[in-house]
Amino acid sequence: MSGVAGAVKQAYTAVTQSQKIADLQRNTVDPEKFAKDRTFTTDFGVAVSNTDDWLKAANSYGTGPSLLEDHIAREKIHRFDHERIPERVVHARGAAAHGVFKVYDDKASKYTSAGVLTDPSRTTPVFVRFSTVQGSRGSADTVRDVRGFATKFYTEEGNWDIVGNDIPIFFIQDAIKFPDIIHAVKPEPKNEVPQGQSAHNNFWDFVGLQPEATHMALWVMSDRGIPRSFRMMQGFGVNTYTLVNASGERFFVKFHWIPELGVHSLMWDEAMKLGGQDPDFHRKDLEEAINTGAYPKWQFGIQVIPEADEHNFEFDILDATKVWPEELVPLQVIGEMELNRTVDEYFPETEQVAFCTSHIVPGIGFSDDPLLQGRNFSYQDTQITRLGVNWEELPINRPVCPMLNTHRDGAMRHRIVDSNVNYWPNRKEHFRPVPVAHGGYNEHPQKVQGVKERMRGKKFQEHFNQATFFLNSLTPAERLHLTNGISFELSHCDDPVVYETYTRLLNNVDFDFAKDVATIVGGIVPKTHARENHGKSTPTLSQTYYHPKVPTIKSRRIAILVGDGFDLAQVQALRAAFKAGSATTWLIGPNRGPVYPEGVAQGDVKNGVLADHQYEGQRSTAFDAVVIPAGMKSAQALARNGRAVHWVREAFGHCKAIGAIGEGVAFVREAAQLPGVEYATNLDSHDVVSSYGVVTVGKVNLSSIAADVLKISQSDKGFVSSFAYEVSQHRCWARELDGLTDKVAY
Ligand code: HEM
Repeated sequence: MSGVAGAVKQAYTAVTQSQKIADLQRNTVDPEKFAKDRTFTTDFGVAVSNTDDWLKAANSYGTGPSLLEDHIAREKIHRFDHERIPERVVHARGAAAHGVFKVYDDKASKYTSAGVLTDPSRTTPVFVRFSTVQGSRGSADTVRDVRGFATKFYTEEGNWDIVGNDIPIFFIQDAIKFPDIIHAVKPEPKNEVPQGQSAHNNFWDFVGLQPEATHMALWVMSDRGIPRSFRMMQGFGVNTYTLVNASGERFFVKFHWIPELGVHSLMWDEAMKLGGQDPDFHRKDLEEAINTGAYPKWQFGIQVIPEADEHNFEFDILDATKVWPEELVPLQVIGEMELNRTVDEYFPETEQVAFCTSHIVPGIGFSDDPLLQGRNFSYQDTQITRLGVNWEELPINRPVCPMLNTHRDGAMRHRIVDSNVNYWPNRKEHFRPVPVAHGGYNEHPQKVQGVKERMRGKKFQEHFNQATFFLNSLTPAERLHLTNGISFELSHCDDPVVYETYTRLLNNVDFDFAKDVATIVGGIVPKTHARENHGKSTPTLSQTYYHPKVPTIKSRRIAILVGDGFDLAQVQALRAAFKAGSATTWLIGPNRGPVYPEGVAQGDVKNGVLADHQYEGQRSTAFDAVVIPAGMKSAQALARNGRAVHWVREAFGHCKAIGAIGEGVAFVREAAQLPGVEYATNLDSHDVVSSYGVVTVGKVNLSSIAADVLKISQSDKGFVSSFAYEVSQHRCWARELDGLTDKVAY
């Protein structure tokens, strides 16, 4: 077979990896393998000879009217005209990846009969989409917002979706308020301002008048609202679901994802700058990590409450504005997920994926959580506007298990069912409902009684206890960030009614906190307590609780800042050492091109080293840490360059680890002038000085560098080990708490 027909036959590439990837390959075209001649065709398969020039009635000058009869041009333009579909009404901007999920053992069979949660021999394919909520598809990644964390498990019993967020609670208790909170947070209707953020009158107006949103508003204004990476976020199912075991016993459950790398955030100044410097920061980070083999990983945990204990808590366990404190309901870690494959094409996978809270499998069920009940309607409904009624048939959405029923027709139906019956019962017994004993979904029998009325439960009326609990649980640095985050946003509200109302409301959370915020934003500074702070706290709500037990620099981006005349042997040793710790290194020089080490003449391109980026093109914001190696000329060149000096000051302001060796130390000390820092001063000494996350040394022993990285620790005195330890800590908050970052211009 040859030509176009042959090419079509060869269009489907080999099946690889998980069952879902194999399933997607059925629709994947790899042009490399498509055909020897890679024939360009129309949508209906006819070879095209010219895709550049519209058919014209040409005169002797080669111009003339374009002819409508050109079916090839018409098809090209007409397909282009219809490329856009509606973006998601919320969570429009996102990035996604494929991966796998496994449970460690069958421990959860006490609670559920779901194979995906109890069968350790299974590897379940997953597709995860991370997103921001407020902004449009084209908005920036690093804005302050909730992050979506939606997981589709392609299980043997059908698709199960956990459509969660990076924050364990939500703004509202009842789904009927969802259009209000989203209208309030989205750009204002008059001028469509602002994009990608909640710093405006309407959002703060709404949350000031809707006290149930207080707890969530604090979470979003905390570091949780500006994650360093999707890979460094917790994930939560948020709503209360149920599990049912093989004996028919029912439990309430909350789902958790805990990231292997810990929970880390950007600093607000950094997030804002990245919004302009690299609006795709998070999606590129996800791709880079997977492409370099640093596969993002999360543990999966459940909190479980037996059905009989539903009413034994001071809060209502069906209220999505409340956490279940782990001291009361311990978290049980039962499995893990790894993301190991980027998408092949954004639109058919990331854009067309459609999650639904109503996608559950036997052994998992819903609760009467009034937010969840509304969500179960909303997702299915909205996919029809976005993707059409046959959206479940799209390759990324279809299950990997057999799927068969009497649903028919509708726009864009792909399936052809070879059966003359499309109803049940039918004489051929096609499409038989399956008894529960054989795997049919079982609606757990639940006694229901009550009065039909619009109401909220009594415990749903209490809104501040857990907001105070959250505030009390933050470390001093986290609390400072929260105060600054909320103050930034209220400062963007220019209607005094809005920021006065909100600062008054904050007095219900904590008197001192309300005073701090009100003073900064010009709100109502309270004189007396509205409520006493109950003083309760928990370590589990602070991000620091999730620091990896063994310090790691895996996937951290380390910049090596150089000018001409740097010490090449040292840079090579550092790069090898950081690579051994699974970090990536980036040489930042005056230009992206050759930079000349000590002893190599300017212009000796052959012996120059290619810099990955230049000072101006990639700022410190894109990296986790920076090292300045030895080399007299390099240090002098850096000191003369304002952008290079700013690089280090900015890294200091953002509390990042800074390392310097030999003459590099002099550059940091004299040019960057970091306040309050102590340095190694003796160029001939191997003694490492670690001060406020700035690690300096006069001399390093090259041969020890590689071994050094593998023992990242505070007690080890090697330069690489000490520096890697500071990187592993994510940031040096002491710098900020001791007021040093306030003293440096960045
Ligand atoms: C617990 C609170 C909620 C959480 C955790 C949550 C989470 C999410 C996530 C992660 C997405 C993005 C899914 C994706 O990546 O494609 C999403 C989209 C969406 N959510 Fe929610 N949501 C919540 C509440 C609600 C409520 C109460 C409603 C409506 C009553 C709602 C309606 C929607 C809609 C319409 C979309 C767009 C779906 C699409 O077009 O694919 N959400 N939500």
